[in-house]
Amino acid sequence: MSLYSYDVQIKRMPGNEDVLLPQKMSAAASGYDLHAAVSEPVVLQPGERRLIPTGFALSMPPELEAQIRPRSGLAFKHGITTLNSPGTIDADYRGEVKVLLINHGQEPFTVARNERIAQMVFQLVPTIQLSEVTELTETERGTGGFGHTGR
Ligand SMILES: O=c1ccn([C@H]2C[C@H](O)[C@@H](COP(=O)(O)OP(=O)(O)OP(=O)(O)O)O2)c(=O)[nH]1
Ligand SMILES: [Mg+2]
Repeated sequence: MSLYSYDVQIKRMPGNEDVLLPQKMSAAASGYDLHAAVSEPVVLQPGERRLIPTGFALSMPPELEAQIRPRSGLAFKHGITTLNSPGTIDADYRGEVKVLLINHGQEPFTVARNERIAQMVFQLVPTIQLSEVTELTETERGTGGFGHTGR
């Protein structure tokens, strides 16, 4: 049991009573698998991207966000991933959660209704006071980046 516990509400979009709600596939899985709410099978051609509905919307406290991440099995076996990975679900978004899938594989890939297409991980979002300054604190790294420590 985690130290943190939050109530999150989920609402089905109309006409999706048969679509499985997000589901953890093992007791301590970090992600809830998301099911496709497509009305009929959708074929993703190689290189094609599609916004796939999930059939639900969320309400969560502002301390949270949800990230939409690929399923590694689909990526490994079929080259199917989420293009905007990780997708960001803002705490104040009340629209249908959607998954932006892209087929990076060589073969057409068919998404059927209720197929598990991605996973959703809830994350804590800290409260930040972003303030403009003219000088930043000094560090050993300084402005070095993008591989300056070597390969
Ligand atoms: O994979 C995703 C990514 C986003 N969204 C929804 C929820 C999110 O809160 C909203 C906006 O997403 P984001 O901020 O990534 O997109 P944007 O291009 O900045 O759109 P906006 O101007 O609406 O913020 O779209 C999804 O359903 N799935
Ligand atoms: Mg945005």
